[in-house]
Amino acid sequence: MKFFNAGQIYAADKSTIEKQGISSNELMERAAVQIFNWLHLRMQGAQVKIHLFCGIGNNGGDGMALARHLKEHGYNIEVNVVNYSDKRSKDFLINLDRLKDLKIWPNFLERDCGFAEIGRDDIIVDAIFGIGLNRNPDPWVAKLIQHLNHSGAFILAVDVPSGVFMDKAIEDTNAVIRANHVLSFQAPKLIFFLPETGVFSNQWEVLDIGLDPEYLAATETEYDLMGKNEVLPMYVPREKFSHKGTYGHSMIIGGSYGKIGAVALAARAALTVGSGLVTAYVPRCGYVPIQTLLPEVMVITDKDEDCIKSIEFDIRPTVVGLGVGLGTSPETAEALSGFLDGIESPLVIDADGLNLLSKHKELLKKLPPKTILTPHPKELERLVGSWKDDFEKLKKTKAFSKKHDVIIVIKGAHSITVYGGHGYVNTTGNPGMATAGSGDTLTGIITGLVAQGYAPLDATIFGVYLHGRAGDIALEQTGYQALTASKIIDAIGMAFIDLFKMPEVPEQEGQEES
Ligand SMILES: NC(=O)C1=CN([C@@H]2O[C@H](COP(=O)(O)OP(=O)(O)OC[C@H]3O[C@@H](n4cnc5c(N)ncnc54)[C@H](O)[C@@H]3O)[C@@H](O)[C@H]2O)[C@H](O)CC1
Ligand SMILES: [K+]
Repeated sequence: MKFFNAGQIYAADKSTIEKQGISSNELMERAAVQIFNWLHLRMQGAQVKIHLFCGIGNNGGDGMALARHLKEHGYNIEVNVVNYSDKRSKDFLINLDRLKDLKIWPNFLERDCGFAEIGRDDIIVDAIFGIGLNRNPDPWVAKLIQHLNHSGAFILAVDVPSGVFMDKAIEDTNAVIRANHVLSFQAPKLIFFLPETGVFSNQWEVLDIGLDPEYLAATETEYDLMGKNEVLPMYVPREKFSHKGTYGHSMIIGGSYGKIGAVALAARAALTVGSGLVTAYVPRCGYVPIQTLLPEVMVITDKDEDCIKSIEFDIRPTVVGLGVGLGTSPETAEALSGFLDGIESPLVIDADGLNLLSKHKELLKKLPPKTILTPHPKELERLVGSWKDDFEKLKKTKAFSKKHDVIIVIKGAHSITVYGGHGYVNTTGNPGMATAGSGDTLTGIITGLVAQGYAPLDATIFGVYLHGRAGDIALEQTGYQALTASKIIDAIGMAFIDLFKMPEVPEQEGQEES
């Protein structure tokens, strides 16, 4: 699914109005009817007090039109116009006027006015600002927003929570609605998925308002949301007449005294995701544990007992996953530098492998094209420098990706894979996955997919999805706290099977069981 920016949404509106021969007010009516239907289905006429807060632009216009439908169906409503500017939009005015026919007289809220009490059991509809917000709300509007946030009432936001910008960071977090639920038109917004802005949209849902499908299909976006439908075409089926050589040879290089488990996890994940062969390259202290833990995995050892000091072997792996549990000693850095001089295979780098790149930036020049880097936020900061907000983080990561021709996974609640100017936002995963070894597992998954012939970008996007999905499946048995990296690996098989499961169709009313 695509993430459209505000300019693209306005262009889609225009194209819809032209092609479908409707007025902008008719489009607003569609939006309002969709919200009304959503509410009506859930409330079934309940007389809970609904306080609508409407700005003076088109977001406010949606709120006004919604108020009309609610009133017509007998709901208990109160309409407030948040009069923050005298530049009222045409469609807002049309819908304000239409309220008069139903004898609805809104309260006009201005600077210095007081705000009425709102009960904890009431409902607030937030239609103050939509995607048109272009500067900080006035202090009195911020005060109103605080009043609404502190009321304890359920807040339903129209399109976006008022106060979030579509393309830049929030400056004053007190001037943003904390929405319990957001009903967003046509497509989700990127801001729902970024850590700093996502917290204002507890839950979100998309309402289809029938924007011009041709425009939406033809428009290129900077970001995409990667769900099952998007990753499924990347899946590479197993062939009948294949053998283990068909599915490549993954090599996991890493480990140091006390951190051999990281290699074991990555190697087992590579194997479980379908890599034909897996070899672990570890210091000597890793030989017995890996051989004992993983009979399917071959082991090559470094000359050193405790950490990797030279990376030399005489096999030709299809792909190398490097860095888990590796350590960052100068000797290991030297070994990495020598290894990169002769590298012939694609590369996935994680953990201390990334820290070594940050410490010795000259190594970045030696990376093969499309090397995959999987940093957590601290590792990313060491690589690309610090950022002041999520938008700058994305900008810096894109610039780094372009400069070094690398694929970067920004790990987080919604991991984002960045390649060049494009970002792919993941939909799977859960907070239980913030646990030791979860990252090592991801490294193994991506490495194992590259081994099987997935192109590096596909392997990364698909691997991030599969890792999260395996975590979600494992969660059903373990709960958040007891979810461990090993359980994620155990669920990889189910995550593959889940790719081909049809969504469950809800039983129709009156449908008989056969
Ligand atoms: N395709 C769709 O998704 C449709 C969405 N609709 C709704 O329209 C809004 C966007 O409406 P717009 O009038 O462009 O902007 P807003 O209502 O968000 O903003 C109001 C207005 O106020 C000005 N402004 C911006 N920031 C400030 C500020 N801090 N203080 C004062 N004034 C400010 C700005 O110039 C804006 O014009 C979208 O979110 C949907 O809710 C359509 O109804 C149907 C199609
Ligand atoms: K809003």
